[in-house]
Amino acid sequence: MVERAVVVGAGLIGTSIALALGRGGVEVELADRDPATLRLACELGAGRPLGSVPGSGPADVAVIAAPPRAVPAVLLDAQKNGFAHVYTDVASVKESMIAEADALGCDLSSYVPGHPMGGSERQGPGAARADLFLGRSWALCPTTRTDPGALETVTRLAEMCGADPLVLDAAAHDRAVALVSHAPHVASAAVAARLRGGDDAALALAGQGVRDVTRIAGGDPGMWLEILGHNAAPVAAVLEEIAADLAAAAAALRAAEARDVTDLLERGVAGRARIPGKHGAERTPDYAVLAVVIPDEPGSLGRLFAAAADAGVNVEDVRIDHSPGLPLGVAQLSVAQGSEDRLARALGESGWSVHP
Ligand SMILES: NC(=O)c1ccc[n+]([C@@H]2O[C@H](COP(=O)([O-])OP(=O)(O)OC[C@H]3O[C@@H](n4cnc5c(N)ncnc54)[C@H](O)[C@@H]3O)[C@@H](O)[C@H]2O)c1
Ligand SMILES: O=C(O)C(=O)C[C@]1(C(=O)O)C=C[C@@H](O)C=C1
Repeated sequence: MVERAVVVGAGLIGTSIALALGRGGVEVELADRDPATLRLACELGAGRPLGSVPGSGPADVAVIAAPPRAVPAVLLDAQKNGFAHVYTDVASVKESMIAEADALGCDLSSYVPGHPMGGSERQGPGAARADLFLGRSWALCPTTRTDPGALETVTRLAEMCGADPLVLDAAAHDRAVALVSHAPHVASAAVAARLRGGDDAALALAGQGVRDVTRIAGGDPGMWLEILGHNAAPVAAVLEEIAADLAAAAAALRAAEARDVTDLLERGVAGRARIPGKHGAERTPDYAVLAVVIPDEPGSLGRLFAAAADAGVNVEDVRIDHSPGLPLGVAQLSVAQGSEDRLARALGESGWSVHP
């Protein structure tokens, strides 16, 4: 049902979708308003430039993966040019996208508004990965005018990316993501903003806790301003509740009544327990992860990769946890299941400290 796809906007999300579809045998054509971005996405194997094979006709589906402000006009242009039979977008807000698309005169019958709940604080095709959506929900918000066949096609597309499609109304979607994505982003930024004034000695003590809480604060402020502006009232409502909890906690501590914070901490534990799936799990269930201690000195990562290559094991992904000022860091190597024992043995024999 999805054999050919067009992706307009070859950034983080567009290229990740293209890579995932390509792995499933889909022929992907890409477009981006920035030629360098398009070239990089193509070089990464995400697809070929749109229009490079003349006369190929409309694709099964076109994915509009541009920033929210651009989505309605890009959708209209794509439909006018007949890029595909079915269209979807990935913007993080849905009600305003549908209203703007309608006002511009887009064909709503072939448009299935969508939002994959996988992403990253990074942008551009260089950060893209085929497994970005594995095990994540993918919201689909058909309108009363959406053709059921179009919904089926986009459902299939989400499944081919390894995601779980979830059909819901656009307003309900926007309220939900205010709670689980947009307000958390602002809260994370508020915590991270405090660090600007911290002295170097304080920041040298930064451990995994503050890294976890602030990772998403590294996202592009321009993109987030667009998202927040398109979902302002629902996000403001959640932020007001968070602010009230924080104000009450600060008042209790000022009054030397730390025990009064118990309720908030317990509600926090209960709230976190409601997040489905393995909390904090790596997004790479296909891979085994080996932790290797690396000295903080020039060339140590290069030597580690060379040792992995000598063992004949391809490193699929790497994450480095390192606190400035400490002489050691930890590299988390993701490798294909089944190759981790061989790699651990080989690295151990050449002197690396390996923690499976
Ligand atoms: N970043 C995330 O975690 C995340 C997750 C889910 C959904 N989204 C949504 O995905 C969309 C893309 O975000 P991203 O993180 O991939 O951003 P990105 O900046 O990595 O990619 C956006 C791409 O769109 C291109 N573009 C902009 N205007 C265009 C136009 N008029 N025509 C063609 N291309 C155009 C840009 O050049 C850029 O390459 C946004 O709507 C965002 O809300 C983001
Ligand atoms: O950075 C991540 O890990 C994300 O998944 C980002 C995240 C999210 O809040 O979940 C951010 C915005 C999107 O619209 C979807 C996903």
